[in-house]
Amino acid sequence: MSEVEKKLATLRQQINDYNYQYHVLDAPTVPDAEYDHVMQTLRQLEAEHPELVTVDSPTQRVGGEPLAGFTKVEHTVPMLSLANAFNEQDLRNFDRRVREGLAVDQVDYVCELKIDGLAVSLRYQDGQFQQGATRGDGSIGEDITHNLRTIRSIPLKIKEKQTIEVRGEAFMPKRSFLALNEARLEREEEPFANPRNAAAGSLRQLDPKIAAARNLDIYLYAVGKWEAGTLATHSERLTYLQELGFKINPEWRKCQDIDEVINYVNGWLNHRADLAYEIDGIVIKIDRIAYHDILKTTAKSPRWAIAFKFPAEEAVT
Ligand SMILES: NC(=O)c1cnc(N)c2cc(Br)sc12
Repeated sequence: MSEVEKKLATLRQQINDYNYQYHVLDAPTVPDAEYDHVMQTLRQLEAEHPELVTVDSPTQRVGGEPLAGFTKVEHTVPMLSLANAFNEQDLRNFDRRVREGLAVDQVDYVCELKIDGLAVSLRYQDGQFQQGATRGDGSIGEDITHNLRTIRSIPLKIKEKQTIEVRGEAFMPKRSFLALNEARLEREEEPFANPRNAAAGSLRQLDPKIAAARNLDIYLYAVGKWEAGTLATHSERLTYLQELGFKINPEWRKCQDIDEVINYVNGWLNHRADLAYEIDGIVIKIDRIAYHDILKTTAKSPRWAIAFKFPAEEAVT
């Protein structure tokens, strides 16, 4: 490796580390001026050696020309939708069906905030971000790699050379939504109705420069296709995704029975306003993966998970 290639690799790693600390851990270690200086140094050195620019360089997050259209992507592992629960009795009925179906008395659940955004799937090949797609109809989505690359909490390279597909929710934080609508109103443009529509509208743009300017973010919460997958529980998978460098929502909790689940749900019902992003409920999953394989799915949703839906929140203004 030449001295220039070593210098480029060092600068890229430095920017990737800064991005991870700022956008994934929400814990920047250097002032913005230092980040800008290193990024400018990297751009300058790549401009002097264009033949050494790599697709995973942080300077390549925002692509060049707008796409002519979207290509279709098949989800080899379908992206399922969730059955809904609207009250405590629905949750107790779900728990009873689960324990009867498994012929067990006790089941560990994992509760997670249901992020109100756009479900996406990210595919990594040997640790490199290859392709990202919308959920679409669950089997066929649209390739939006060019827009997902602009989200700085999505790593272009993960910490192991894994070939793995991960699923999550891309979203627009409330603060970014308010600023975007203020700017749109000033330009006499139609404001977005809610952060979810704003995120979806941003990710469906053909020009990546538009998505890059929308301050989108993401939380990952599931694994799709993963040949080497061996972890026995969903909670272990969340921890592993975090170790790979993915952004995991920190509010997830393991619950040992439906009473604990109901307490968690009621706790968040009245604290949504405290969050920097919108949620529309709580997702409850059986923790043990072997139980997922026993209960399987109905035509469109898993029997081993359910979404508790919150009443519609008053608009973010
Ligand atoms: N943590 C999760 O599983 C989760 C969070 N937020 C969401 N909007 C969804 C949707 C499905 Br389907 S799962 C899920």
